[in-house]
Amino acid sequence: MAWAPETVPGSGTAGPSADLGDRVGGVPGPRRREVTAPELARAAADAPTLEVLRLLGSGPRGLTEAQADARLVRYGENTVAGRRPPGPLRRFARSARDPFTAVLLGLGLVSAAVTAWTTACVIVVLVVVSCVLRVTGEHRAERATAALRELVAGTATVRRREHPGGPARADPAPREVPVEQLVPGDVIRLGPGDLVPADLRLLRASGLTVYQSALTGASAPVAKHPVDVPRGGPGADEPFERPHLCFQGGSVAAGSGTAVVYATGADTRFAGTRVPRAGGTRVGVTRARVPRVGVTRTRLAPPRRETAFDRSVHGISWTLIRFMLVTPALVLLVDAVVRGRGLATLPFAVAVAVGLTPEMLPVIVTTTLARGSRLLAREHEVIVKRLPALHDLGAMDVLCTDKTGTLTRDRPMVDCHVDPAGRVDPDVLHWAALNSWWTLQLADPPVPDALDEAVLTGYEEAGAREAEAAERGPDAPWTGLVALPDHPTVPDHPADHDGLAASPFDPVRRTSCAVVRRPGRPGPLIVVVKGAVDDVLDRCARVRLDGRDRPLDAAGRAAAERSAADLAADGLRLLAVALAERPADTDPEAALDASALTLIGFVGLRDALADTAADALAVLADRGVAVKVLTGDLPGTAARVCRDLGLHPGEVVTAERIDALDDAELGRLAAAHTVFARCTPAHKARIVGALRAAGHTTGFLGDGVNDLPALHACDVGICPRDAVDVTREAADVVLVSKDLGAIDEAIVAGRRGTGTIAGYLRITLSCNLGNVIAMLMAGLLLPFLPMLPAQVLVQNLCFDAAQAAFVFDRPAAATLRRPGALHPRDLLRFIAGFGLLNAVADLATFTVLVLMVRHGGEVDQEAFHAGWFTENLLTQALVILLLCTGRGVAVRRASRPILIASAGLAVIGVLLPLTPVAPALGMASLPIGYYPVLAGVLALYAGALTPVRRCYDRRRAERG
Ligand SMILES: Nc1ncnc2c1ncn2[C@@H]1O[C@H](COP(=O)(O)OP(=O)(O)OP(=O)(O)O)[C@@H](O)[C@H]1O
Repeated sequence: MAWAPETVPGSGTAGPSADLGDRVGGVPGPRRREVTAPELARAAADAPTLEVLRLLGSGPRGLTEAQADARLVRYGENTVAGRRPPGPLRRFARSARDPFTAVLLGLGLVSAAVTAWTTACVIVVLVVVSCVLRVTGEHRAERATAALRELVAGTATVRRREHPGGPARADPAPREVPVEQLVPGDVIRLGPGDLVPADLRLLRASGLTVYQSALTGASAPVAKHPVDVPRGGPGADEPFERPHLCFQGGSVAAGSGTAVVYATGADTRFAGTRVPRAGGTRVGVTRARVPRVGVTRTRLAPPRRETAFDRSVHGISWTLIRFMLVTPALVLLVDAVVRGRGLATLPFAVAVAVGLTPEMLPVIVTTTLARGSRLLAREHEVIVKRLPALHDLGAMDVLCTDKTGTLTRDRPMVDCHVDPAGRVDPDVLHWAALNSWWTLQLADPPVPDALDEAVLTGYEEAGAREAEAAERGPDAPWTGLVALPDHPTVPDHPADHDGLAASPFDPVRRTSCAVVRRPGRPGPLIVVVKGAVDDVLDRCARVRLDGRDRPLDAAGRAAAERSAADLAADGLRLLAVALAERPADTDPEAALDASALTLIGFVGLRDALADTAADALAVLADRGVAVKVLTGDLPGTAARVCRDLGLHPGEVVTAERIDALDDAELGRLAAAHTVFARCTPAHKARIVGALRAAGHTTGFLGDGVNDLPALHACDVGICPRDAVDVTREAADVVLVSKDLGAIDEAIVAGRRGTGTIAGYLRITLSCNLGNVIAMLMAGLLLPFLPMLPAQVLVQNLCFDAAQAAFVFDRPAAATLRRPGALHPRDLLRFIAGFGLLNAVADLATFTVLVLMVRHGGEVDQEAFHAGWFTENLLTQALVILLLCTGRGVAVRRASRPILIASAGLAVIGVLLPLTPVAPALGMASLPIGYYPVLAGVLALYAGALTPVRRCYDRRRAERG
């Protein structure tokens, strides 16, 4: 992108600056050289702030709407080209990169090399059909979630003026605009949990720390602050280390800031350094990625660890691929040794390998998951951003959740304010409000912190009550919340103090701090700290009781902790409040780290329970999902909230206990307990990781920036719609509706999908294995090939087409009751058992055929092939019917596609050898007497299949 006529710093030609807005307004500027994006990036890194703003034709109050509109037209949306959703051709090519497809294509090439054109053509048809079905499935799922995604799309808080003239005095009110509409020159505000939406030069910041792991790989957040004249400063060679620059791809860990956008879209450093890779779900051995809809944003998550889906489906896929590769060699070897045939058998060997391949697996997995996601989006407003996450939802047996904003509404209200001994003390609320006021004023976050807002509202309301009481008469008790004539030293509003510095709440330090000075006097600085009880107590050396300060010894601390625990037991969230004085000449920024504070008391806040939380927890228990609550609050608060929600808290585990355990011990402890309190973000992630390591498929439900590490550590991350941007970005599943019960719907959809995929794998692989065993045996015993390659492949094609019906199967209700993952070992046991049974049926038919289609001592090969073809398709139809759901399929409407598919297979199996196509495929019509015998074999097969299936189901249920 070339920038509009402006001068470049250091070019020595700084002429009069007509900013872009003036020209947009129609005033022609002098003709000057255009500033390119790299030059602008250099200027943003090295030039003084004013120079950068001038180059961008912007100012601290941002652009006008007209300027922004014009720039949007001129420079395009703030998106990275490579991240747009891929077109159908790209998708098609991507799905062809699936390992199964690759193996099939490899087998096709081998067939072409030995001029087995029919085999090669059938393989190509198989590949094309499978790719087309996958692409269609993905596309339909994306279309279904597109509208909902709009609802949860990211926005940025931007300052824009209506028109160039005004408002001249007042700051423009910040407003939310979709990140795609950001343009260079926009002034935006950042707060905790925001994604950095473009490349930015900081104008102001307060306690701002930014995660840059997507850019640098480093997981710790980096402190950022504005630097007025940055040239030659620290980290000058390494842009990501420059403190005054933030880059698209980062996210705000804590604090807040105001910044000017200097690069958007393809001009950002993220776009430049990133190899654009479009998303899409892959099934097979490679990592599955998210199909992304519309214009997408940066992917912030570090490479995700292997999830339950990866472990199951990828494990199975690799096993099968090994079989596929070994089979042709085995067939060739056996044939060469026993029959003395050479490479002439290669097409047959290839066909057998293809016959073993569940080439529809990627299609069935993608289509099943896509269909489940589509229905979830449409009927329950749940967005599944990563299709495999649907499987993981079904497999989830533990759901960890934070408390505030998920189980509770995150609309706290002040309930009480007490001194360290638990007696009502208005001073505590006054100082807490002072802290909240100045942290909000000086840090200026785009969205005010809920607790700070609650403290200020509580303070205002208490003040109003006091004023009312004072008006009623002089005898009304004065509690210090408002200034009265006889108490002139107490200011009636926090704004009456002078705010000097503030650090907003940080979820790791769990405190916020404001440094103020009493109004009108050059007196000492007052440091006001509020935060989590333990973290504040750790910084206290004194305690104020009855207006007197005394040292905080162990007994004093224990007494204060008891007061706090009593309040917490009532379900209150607590803020401890502490003060310190520092000499007047102290640097206010340095005073923010003050220790040796004086504890003055606690503010208790009540947060109502989320309407649907209790019901959702009860349903999860019914579904066999253990719920664990991981919170930063006190044990008492957490336990009370759990009890109110009908969840038995048991013994609450605290962060201190967690710290003393290794991962294995933590895994055992976490499995046995329900509530974990005083957790930092790192504790939450450790608990989730330990549960996964202990073999649990673990979900995490959270909404805040402090939940991010846990969301990255879990198998499936879930967040509500109003979660902060970065959490929404990291989550796999977004609950758009306010109803937590939607989690249950998502779990059911996941289990249904997993049941469908498992059913497909069981049936297909046991049929395939049975066929391969029978063909190998027949190959040994017969002087000719038991089936011609083309017959194997046509039969395969028919079976594949029938398998598409599996997507519509509704697994038995029992499948939905417990968590269900695809367990490779379980699956292999099934396949081995039923595969052998299938092989026995095939071999019985083989014997019958050899006896029935003999002419003068010679077996009629064409009739033999036709007989086996018919039997194969009929047994497959039977297996689909009997094994698909294991119970009365005929009576269930939802299984109609299965009925149709089975009937179709049977009809083709019986009729194809009788059609004119049969001779071309090397088949001849069968003696009429064959059919009743075949019916007998099939009846015996069905008779054996049903009890074996029942026995298998019973054993499985016993194993749990
Ligand atoms: N704005 C704030 N200022 C000062 N202290 C705060 C603020 N917000 C929270 N705290 C303190 O930090 C503690 C932990 O809060 P935090 O928000 O980190 O917990 P959390 O893990 O998000 O809670 P939950 O898991 O229930 O959602 C709170 O109990 C409170 O004491």
